[in-house]
Amino acid sequence: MSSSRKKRCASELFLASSGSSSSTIPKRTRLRAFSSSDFVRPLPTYDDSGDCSFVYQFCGALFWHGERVIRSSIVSRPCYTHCCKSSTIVLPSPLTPPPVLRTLYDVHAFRLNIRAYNNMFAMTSFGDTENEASNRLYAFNKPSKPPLDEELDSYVVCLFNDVLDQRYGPPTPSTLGCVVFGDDFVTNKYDVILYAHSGNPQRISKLHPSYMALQYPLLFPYGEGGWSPHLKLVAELGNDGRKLTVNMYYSYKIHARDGVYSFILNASGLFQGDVDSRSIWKCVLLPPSFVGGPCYMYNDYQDALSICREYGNPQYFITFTCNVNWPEIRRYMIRHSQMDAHSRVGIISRVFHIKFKALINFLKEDKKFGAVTAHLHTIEFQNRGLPHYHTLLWVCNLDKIREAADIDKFISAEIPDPVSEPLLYQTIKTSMIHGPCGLLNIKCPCMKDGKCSKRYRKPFSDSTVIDKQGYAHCRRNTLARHTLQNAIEIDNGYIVPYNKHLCNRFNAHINVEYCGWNMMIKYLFNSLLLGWFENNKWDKGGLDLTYGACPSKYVWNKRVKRWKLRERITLHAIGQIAFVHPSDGELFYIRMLLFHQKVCKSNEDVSTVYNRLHPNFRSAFDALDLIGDDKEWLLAFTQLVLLEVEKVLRSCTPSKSVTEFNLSLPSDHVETFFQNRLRLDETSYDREELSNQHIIMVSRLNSEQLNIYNVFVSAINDGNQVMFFIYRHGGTGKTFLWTTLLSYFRSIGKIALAVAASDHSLRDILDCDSKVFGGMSELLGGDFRQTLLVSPQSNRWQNVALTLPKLYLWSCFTMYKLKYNIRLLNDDIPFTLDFSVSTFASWLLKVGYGDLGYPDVSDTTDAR
Ligand SMILES: Nc1ncnc2c1ncn2[C@@H]1O[C@H](COP(=O)(O)OP(=O)(O)OP(=O)(O)O)[C@@H](O)[C@H]1O
Repeated sequence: MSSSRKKRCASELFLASSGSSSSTIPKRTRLRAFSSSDFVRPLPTYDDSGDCSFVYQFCGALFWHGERVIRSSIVSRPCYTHCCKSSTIVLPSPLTPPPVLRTLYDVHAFRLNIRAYNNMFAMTSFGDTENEASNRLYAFNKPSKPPLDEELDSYVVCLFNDVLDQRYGPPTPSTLGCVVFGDDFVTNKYDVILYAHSGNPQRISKLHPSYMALQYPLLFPYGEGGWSPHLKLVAELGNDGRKLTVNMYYSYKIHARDGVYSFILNASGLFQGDVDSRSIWKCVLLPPSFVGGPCYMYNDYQDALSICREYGNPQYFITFTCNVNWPEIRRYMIRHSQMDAHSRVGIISRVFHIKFKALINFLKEDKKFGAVTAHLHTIEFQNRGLPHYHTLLWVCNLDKIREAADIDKFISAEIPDPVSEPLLYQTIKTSMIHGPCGLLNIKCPCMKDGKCSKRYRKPFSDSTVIDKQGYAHCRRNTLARHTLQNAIEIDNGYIVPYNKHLCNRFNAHINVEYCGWNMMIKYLFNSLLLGWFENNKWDKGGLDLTYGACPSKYVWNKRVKRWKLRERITLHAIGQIAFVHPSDGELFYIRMLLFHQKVCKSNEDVSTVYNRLHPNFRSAFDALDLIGDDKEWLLAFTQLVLLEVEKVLRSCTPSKSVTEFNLSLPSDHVETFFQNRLRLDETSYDREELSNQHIIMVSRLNSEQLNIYNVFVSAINDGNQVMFFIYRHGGTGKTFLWTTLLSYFRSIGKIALAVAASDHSLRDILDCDSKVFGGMSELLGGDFRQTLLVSPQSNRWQNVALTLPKLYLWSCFTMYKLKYNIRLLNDDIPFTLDFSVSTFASWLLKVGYGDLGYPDVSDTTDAR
């Protein structure tokens, strides 16, 4: 994942620092009851993020401490990068505002209608030049707008010519008093045509630095140049330097700086541009790096699925909405003489981002819902509205909710007591009351077809319950503790579920819902599954189907809650049972069993395997051999222990047996199971087959081979250690002789190995240092011409010293020689070739003996 993707990714997999992953804790020990002391902790106080008063050392931008880049900051010098990218962006300071305009910016009515005023003076148009004047005046002819101030007629707009290198000079006549419009706007070929006093229309780039000044004369009263594609980061000037992007340019501009008056930041509604998505007709494929685009969301969706695969279903769904009345925002507005927080969406977003990070940290560190193992979030902006964030929260198994009553420890849906919890009461009163809607306010936005789409007002309940669909319904008593200004009594039916600690800490709308998927699945099963059991009681046709396959023949009728026979049976209908993570225990096992068990009329039938009713679904699942576990090993260990005990008991006087203690003796198989595996392999040959093979091979041995065979076999049978070396060139039947001997010894149950092992290894393995090869008999063979060792960087004599006859063991071996090349006697070779074959064989031997060729005179060591 690239760093930019990391930064912008709204999803995050967080592993708890405690490292207590669910897979490491035995399931049984994970359950714990929530004690009241876990939650009756004093409510945390409001988390104030301070003021936007930190001055960035390079560009003077003001920022909040919570916005600092933690990795690059030190306490005395917090670092912040969103403004000038560590001084790599250097732009000229805004010019001193024209006094008349500056005064107007302080007038509330002007700021309220600033978009209309801007349109009046904008030098751009969408092409309706015929009605240009009336179109512009239209905004002020509405009754809601103030009439045009007569005095404004005397105001003169002066444009200064823009120069690309950011210097400002006096205007030239050709750039003044022009109307810019795209005459081809209805197509997506968007052109900007410039009509100058002095000449013909001229097409200019949409990226022309003057374009913004012409479009927004009230923001750029001097006609200052805006962003230009020629701008570069200061540290990277030159042809290859990195460009200063539009995003970087405006990020720099929208930061407040002490002593600098910025029209952009004070332009209220004009600062918030409108993008009508319907006007963007061009099909644009947004890359995954585009935050909020379909590819981006798909990536996040995949992330979410990965987290579910690892951690199971999430436990909480939290919605956190920005509160424009946060003290940080209010103080900022006062300090910067701003009236309406909604006109400073940048500030709202920045404060929200600080709060959002604080909330995540609070969830992780304070563990209000338990140890957080993972969370996934998205941040959304309502249409021109406040930012809000949705998160799915996973907590470790130990802290998961086990029953409906546990939910009360985390989620409330009642108005708090204003006396004992005054702060919380204030927050709930201002942020957590839904509507009111219904009969109290039928125009409430949530009302659809005369009903609240969010199903408020919620019914009262003495205790928290989980309904059949798996939704949690929080406890709501009948008390009404709050009265709205218009004398409407608000009772607990309108309270959005919340967590006391979060609301008190962040003073915002924080809706906390328990996902309750485990329970939901349980109820989901109940409704459909019980229907299936019922169906099997009276319809024998479904007995041969598993629950997973029943949709091929039946269809679930939601209204009557029964399975009904399909009118047309289809083999293509596939049953789907909600996914259950293996960590969900019994739910997982019943789900799996439902794909295997047939003839089920009850839960007991599901857990009956081979006519045995199992105490739980896991046990039944196990009995069906659907699970891979360590049971074979456990059984083997148990039996081995019994075997050892049996040995000890038998050696006692009087001899005893485990059977006398009501224990059954392990089978023979267990004993062999723990024997040396190699040994077991070497004694498991098919002796009969080997014996037959041996008889045939012995009968074919020639006299030389037979002689060696007899001497070797009798020496071994006499218990002597023998060491033979069978020497001769290839084709003389050495391998044939080995095979004959191996088949003989293996057929009589002895172990004979064809191995490469050194003297030292065998002495070690057999723990017999006094005898060569640890006392084992050896039968070696080969042809020295075939097995010549060559040591790199060594001379001829050094190589000769490495040969077998020079080794210290050589004297221990008795040498036998085979004379006849049996390969040449092969019947497949036509007799016409007999001569050339034997000539070739003797020529090869001469090569081997060195009887052919001449010594290399240039090599002093190659002397014969
Ligand atoms: N007594 C025998 N009866 C029939 N065929 C034999 C006999 N001895 C050897 N052969 C055959 O002769 C051929 C060569 O024998 P083998 O491979 O045993 O010789 P080798 O000395 O091991 O040769 P190399 O050193 O090249 O491996 C093989 O096809 C083998 O089956």
